Amino acid sequence: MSEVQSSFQQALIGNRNMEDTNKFLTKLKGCYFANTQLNLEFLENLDDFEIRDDDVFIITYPKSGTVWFQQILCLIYFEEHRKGIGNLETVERIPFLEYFSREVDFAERPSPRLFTTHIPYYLVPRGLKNKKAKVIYIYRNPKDVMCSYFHFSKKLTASATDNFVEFMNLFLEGEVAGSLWFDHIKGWYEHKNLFNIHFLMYEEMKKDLRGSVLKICKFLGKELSEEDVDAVVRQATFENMKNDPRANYDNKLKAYFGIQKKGHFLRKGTIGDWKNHMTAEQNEKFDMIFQTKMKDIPLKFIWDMNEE
Ligand SMILES: Nc1ncnc2c1ncn2[C@@H]1O[C@H](COP(=O)(O)OS(=O)(=O)O)[C@@H](OP(=O)(O)O)[C@H]1O
Repeated sequence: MSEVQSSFQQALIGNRNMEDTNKFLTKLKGCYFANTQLNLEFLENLDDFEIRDDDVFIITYPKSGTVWFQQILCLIYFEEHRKGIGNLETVERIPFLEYFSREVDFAERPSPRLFTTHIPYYLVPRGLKNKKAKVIYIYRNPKDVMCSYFHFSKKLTASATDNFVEFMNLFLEGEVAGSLWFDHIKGWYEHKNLFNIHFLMYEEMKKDLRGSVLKICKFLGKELSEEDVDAVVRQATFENMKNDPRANYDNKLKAYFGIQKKGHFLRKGTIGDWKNHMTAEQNEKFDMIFQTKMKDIPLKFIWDMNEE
């Protein structure tokens, strides 16, 4: 029997019936994936996927800055993207492993191959665990992740509730694509010694984009001129990306999420938007869970200091 189980979310039921809810998520080896454009067959056989020394993986929990980092990496790696010559979308240059990739032949792609994925550490190809390729893990204040996810689910997909309290419960139960935020980041952090991995915070990129780009270039062994670094930073700002059809995913949204849904991947792009959503009580509950779940993880979390 296949390890893949279709699942449904009890808590989502609300005004929808079970048949509707059950088509939005698929559970594979304990992790939920969104059904939209999911390349399930590839995902099921990912363990054997051959890794090259110069492969680079962007790994994120959803809504943590994935699309932003795709743009940054495209600007670093592809001169024509940086110079605005090519109009290939970032997701074509740095495809997702598990989404929108049914037509992509990864084995045929020239090196260095760049990938994007939301998968938990335990689903990665075996070959990645011997430090062959490079991994960049982007993380973000989970309260902002949750709020971003709430709007994304509500506006862009039909998969979740319109009610923030309900969504918070789903998020804290891991009943969303990507499963539990705490498990995702802990899994990657606790197994970091298996990988050639660099952890980077969304908030750090926001506060010092240029410094973050330089750090990433160093990790990747990419030497860019001052002028090229300027071009990367200029084109990776929120304002620029919103108007850049190569980077804003609007085409994908139209194609896959339907025109009746309103909204953009690039919604607000700020630090601390959770304060506009969460009550003091909800915040306290979240903090308690965070402290319990993350107590052994010495990752730097700067988001409570000097927020915008
Ligand atoms: N350039 C730039 N600067 C700052 N913030 C940015 C940028 N690009 C994307 N974003 C914000 O990232 C949030 C979307 O996260 P993801 O790209 O990880 O979403 S997804 O998982 O791929 O669906 C989403 O956050 P919210 O605005 O809080 O919803 C995007 O607006």
